[in-house]
Amino acid sequence: MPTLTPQPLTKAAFADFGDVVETDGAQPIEINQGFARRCNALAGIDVTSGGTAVNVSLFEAKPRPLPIEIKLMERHPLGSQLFMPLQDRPWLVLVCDDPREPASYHAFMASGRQGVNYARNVWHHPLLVFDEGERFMVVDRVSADNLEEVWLDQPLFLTIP
Ligand SMILES: NC(=O)N[C@@H](O)C(=O)O
Ligand code: NI
Repeated sequence: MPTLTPQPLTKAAFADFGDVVETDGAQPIEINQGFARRCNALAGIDVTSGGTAVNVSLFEAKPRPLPIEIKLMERHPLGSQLFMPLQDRPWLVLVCDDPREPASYHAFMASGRQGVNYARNVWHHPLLVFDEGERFMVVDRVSADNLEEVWLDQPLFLTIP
């Protein structure tokens, strides 16, 4: 049974697939007369080619049955897709270079303070969470023709350490 084991999510390990959206390593600037701080430019949003609009949405996800079977990978050829958790709970990120090449997969354990921004055309698994009702802010592209899927002949399995 081909299995994948998640590694901790880091900017360096995820660099080929997009951005890790986190404040670690960011330089906050003081705003609002000192009553807030902001960290800028945490992700490169690439969704407006062809003149379409940015789509800001909220996802509410539920966990998959264990062991997590990976039967499908997808990508969005027209734009990036950003997921930011709205609760401080770990979640899973799975990307690959080629869905049909198990050796090309990379599984990551993201903390509840880490989001990811999948770069345009990066193969990834749809949102994977551990608990019922987990909510995410999602920034992607308003367009119907922005999904490519590959269904695997043999499933892979994500093992949770
Ligand atoms: N279907 C949808 O909007 N979400 C997927 O693209 C995903 O990556 O979760
Ligand atoms: Ni997606």
